[in-house]
Amino acid sequence: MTTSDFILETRDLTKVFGGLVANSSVSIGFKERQAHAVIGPNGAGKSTFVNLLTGHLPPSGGQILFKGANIAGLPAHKVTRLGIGRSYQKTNIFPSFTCFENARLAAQSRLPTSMRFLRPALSYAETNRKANEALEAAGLAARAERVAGTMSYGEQRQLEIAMVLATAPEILVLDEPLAGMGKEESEKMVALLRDLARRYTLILVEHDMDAVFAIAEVLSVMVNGTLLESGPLEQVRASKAVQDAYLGDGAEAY
Ligand SMILES: Nc1ncnc2c1ncn2[C@@H]1O[C@H](COP(=O)(O)OP(=O)(O)OP(=O)(O)O)[C@@H](O)[C@H]1O
Repeated sequence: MTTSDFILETRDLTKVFGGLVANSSVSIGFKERQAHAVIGPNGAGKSTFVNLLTGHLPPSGGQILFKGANIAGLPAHKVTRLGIGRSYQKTNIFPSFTCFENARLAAQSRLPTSMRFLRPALSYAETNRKANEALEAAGLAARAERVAGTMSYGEQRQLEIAMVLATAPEILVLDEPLAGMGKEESEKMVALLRDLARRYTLILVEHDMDAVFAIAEVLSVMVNGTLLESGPLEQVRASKAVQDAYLGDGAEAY
């Protein structure tokens, strides 16, 4: 497989915290408009990997190629503007603002500086449009004027997805989007993510294996900071190494 097959690719990506190697030479390719889940037990290095991909941590070594250009070490706000949006493990909304205001703030964060200050009228209309589109895509159009903090937990997590969408990303990096959700909320989020996977490149870190198998086409398995296996769902599921190291005694263990 050549580089051009991937919209995003890591090569020998490494992160060391003091004496601890949290990511060790991790090389994973992400294809355009494919849902790709990164799984592994607690402490495997998944969040570190996400933080490296999105510029929230500088790597200790290796490359991150976005459309062939190395973006390793770029700060998070620049990575966002390139079109790599992320959500967080914990809800990251402004609870006293409405859904629309939350989405509009997110949309503004992606505007180039010249748009923000030189053409306020245009940027205002543009950010409003993006905010409304994002709420619609995240299934929250009817909630636009609701104060975010008064919504259910599941809807707040949907809003967080809307806020990522409002930044007009090509790639969505979602860190445990189902964390803390009940069954019904999870089912709704899975349906939303399956829908988004048709239009975006989705990189998903998630512990809920039923959700992972329902959403992802490709799986990468991390254990102890290293990449154990990466490939189509069924291939990884059938892998002896993965079964022994991770899925072995039933994925529900994680
Ligand atoms: N900022 C940090 N400073 C020091 N060590 C860290 C830091 N962030 C993560 N680590 C360590 O790196 C290792 C990988 O952690 P990471 O959070 O990336 O794993 P994870 O797979 O996301 O785990 P979980 O599923 O529990 O979220 C762990 O041993 C963790 O303690």
